[in-house]
Amino acid sequence: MNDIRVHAVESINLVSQDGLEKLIRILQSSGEAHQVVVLAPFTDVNLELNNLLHVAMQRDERLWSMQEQRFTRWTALVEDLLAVPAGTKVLDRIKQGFADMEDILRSIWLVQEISEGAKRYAGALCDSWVADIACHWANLHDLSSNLLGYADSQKKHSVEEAVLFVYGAVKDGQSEYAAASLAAQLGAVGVTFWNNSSLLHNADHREVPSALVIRSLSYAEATELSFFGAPIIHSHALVPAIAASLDVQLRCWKEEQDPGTIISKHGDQIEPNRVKGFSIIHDIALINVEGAGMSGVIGIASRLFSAMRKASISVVLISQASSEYSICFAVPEHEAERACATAKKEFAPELEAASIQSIEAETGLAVLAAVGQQMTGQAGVAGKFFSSLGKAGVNVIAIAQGSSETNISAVIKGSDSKKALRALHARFFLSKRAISVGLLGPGNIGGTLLQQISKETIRLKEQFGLDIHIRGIANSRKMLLDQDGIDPGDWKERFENEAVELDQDLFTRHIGATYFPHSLIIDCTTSSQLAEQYVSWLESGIHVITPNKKAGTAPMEYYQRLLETSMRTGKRFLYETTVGAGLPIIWTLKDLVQTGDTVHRIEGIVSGTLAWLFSSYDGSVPFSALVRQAKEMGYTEPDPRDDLSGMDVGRKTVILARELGYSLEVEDIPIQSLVPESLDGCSPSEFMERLEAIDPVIEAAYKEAVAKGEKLRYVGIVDERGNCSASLKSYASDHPFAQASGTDNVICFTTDRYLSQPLVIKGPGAGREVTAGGVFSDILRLAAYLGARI
Ligand SMILES: NC(=O)c1ccc[n+]([C@@H]2O[C@H](COP(=O)([O-])OP(=O)(O)OC[C@H]3O[C@@H](n4cnc5c(N)ncnc54)[C@H](O)[C@@H]3O)[C@@H](O)[C@H]2O)c1
Ligand SMILES: N[C@@H](CCO)C(=O)O
Ligand code: NA
Repeated sequence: MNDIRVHAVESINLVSQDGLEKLIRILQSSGEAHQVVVLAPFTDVNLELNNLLHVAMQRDERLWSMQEQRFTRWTALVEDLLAVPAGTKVLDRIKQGFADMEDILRSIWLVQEISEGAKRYAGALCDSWVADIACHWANLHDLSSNLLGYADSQKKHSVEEAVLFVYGAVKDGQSEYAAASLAAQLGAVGVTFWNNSSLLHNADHREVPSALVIRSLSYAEATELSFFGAPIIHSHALVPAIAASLDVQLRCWKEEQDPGTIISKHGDQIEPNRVKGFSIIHDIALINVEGAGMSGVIGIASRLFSAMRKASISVVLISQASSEYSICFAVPEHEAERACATAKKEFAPELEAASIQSIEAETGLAVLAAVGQQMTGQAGVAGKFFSSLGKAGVNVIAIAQGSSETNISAVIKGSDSKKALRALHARFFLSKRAISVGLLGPGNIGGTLLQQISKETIRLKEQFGLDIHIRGIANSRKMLLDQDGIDPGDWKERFENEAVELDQDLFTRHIGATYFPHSLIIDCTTSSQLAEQYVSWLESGIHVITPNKKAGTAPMEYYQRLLETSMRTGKRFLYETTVGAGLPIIWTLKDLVQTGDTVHRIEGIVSGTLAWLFSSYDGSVPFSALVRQAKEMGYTEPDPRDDLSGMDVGRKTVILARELGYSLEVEDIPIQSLVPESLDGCSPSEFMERLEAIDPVIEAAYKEAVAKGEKLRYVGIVDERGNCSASLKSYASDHPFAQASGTDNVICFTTDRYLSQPLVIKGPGAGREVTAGGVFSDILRLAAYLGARI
């Protein structure tokens, strides 16, 4: 076999330095020793040429200046691209070509008619210049090359040079057919069809952004997909390739590195997916022929379809009920009226006799097809197909399955087609652990979480099959939604440019899209109003993860409803970071309780901010300056008064107490505030400006503690009876609390099992990295529930 590959380059601009360089790269990296490049007329050149011929036909005086401009452009191009000796030869040919062109234009001018021959000649001339330039360029780049007119190439049975450029008289769109025929004739190993729009996806990637590239197809699958409107496969171009059993590659010029799709004899057996892709034909009408008198009558269908054939109406799909009471068939919408009229004419006698009652067209439809040879005999594929449509709320109007079983088709409303495609794609191609994620509050924690996810996405997908799609991000004013997923590594720029006004309902519906296997909202705000929605999110099938303490400290009635809803729906509510940030506090406590230990007392430093402030403060720097620093470092609540008022500690102790089964409200527990009354009512920004007012209070407390040889620590307590409190205390320097430094939280659990020696958890309890990390581990915990082996 000859070591030859034939390439068809369709609608690709080769006459530029970029284009030529890319061509050489591609040819050099192709494995075969000989390459044939069949050039298709480059559309722009073509358009310009057509225009010129028309101007000549209209005897428009501008013709000659146009022709001169063209000449200048071509010569400039050649001078730019090619070095002197080669360039001069090409230039000479172009000059000669322009002289010939002038003769042609003159004759058109004279006879005021553009003959097919003139058109072909002029077209081939332009192609030959492109081929000439490309050929010389290749020679300059160490690829021995030659060029040949298409007609001459028909006599060839071998290729000597590294690259052979074939040009001329191939109509736009037919270079692929020509390339495949030539490949068959040359006994090539394969043919590559280059296009300039896209790779072949398993669903239209403009409608299903998460669609994947199909890597292999059999001839039958490819033909079927092309029939169902898949772009970039031209079934007529496959014919010579199929006859010669050639491998056909579909590649995209814009994605030079991607190997694209291979169509081959046994291409259906390479990929494990039984369904290879989904395709849609838009603008379809369904013609319904109905009547009791048709039942059992031989020849109705044959009369109907031969009438359609005679009227040259292409029938896209046929479906007949086994009762034979009705036949319906799909035609392109613009043929609907004619198809109805044709059928009515054919069956005029039957209509008269009322053995056929009605012939009617329903418009605004689409045909959706699943294609895959390995669907054959596979029970369940059709079931999965139709149940996915049903779940997505897509009404199926008619069904047909080709007897080859290479496709299953459904007629649906045109307006449902996007929804249907997405539902099918998710069900058949997305991993079972694909999660549609919405992030509310991309601030300190939310923003850092996105960074962390961005670094791990690929590993999580490869290692655990966990497929995180961040499909929405919103702050208090704006939101950014994306069908497929927002790249968490570069969300900021998109958010700035594309975000629209926040619509919370729309956000929730978008994240909860039924065609994703799982949905999750991560609430990284401090909003109570959002916390009030958790129940409804869980009800609509969305899991919830949050570092926001508002739900855990909401009125008991709501809190209990939240837990009950989570239990009942099986949707998770995870909130480890509401206490001790990333430290495993909540889960430790749950484990103790669930394994039958009795917890007597919890006592701890649970505010990272206050821990850092009191371990840093030594009277040398004002306390207020330290608060500003803590905010800067991302330790504090968005409004630091939540920390300084003790509220944050109060909330955390309530969350812990509720975990032990106690019923209590934050309002009912004693909380010592460090915020001077004078700063209570002001706005957060005014508070930050007037922060110095806090300094004397702290200084006094500090001095008192120092006098006793003790250290100030703000602690939360849940006592033996479930009473909670939050207050500033001082501890002797050998006490574990006194020894904590930085943002360290220290939490002591005194239980039956840990009685004389309490169980202590200690470590950084605030900050962007540790908290976001804690939220991330809640995501992985959720994934484990969903079946990931993490
Ligand atoms: N900072 C920490 O160390 C830490 C530790 C544990 C828990 N938390 C909790 O994490 C949460 C976030 O803290 P942060 O420091 O990232 O705050 P932040 O102020 O940096 O970010 C909050 C974000 O929420 C957005 N937001 C507010 N209301 C909203 C609404 N109704 N809808 C949508 N977005 C809204 C804001 O626009 C902002 O983007 C808080 O609940 C906090 O208690 C923080
Ligand atoms: N502001 C809180 C964040 C952790 O919940 C703290 O300092 O502990
Ligand atoms: Na925690």
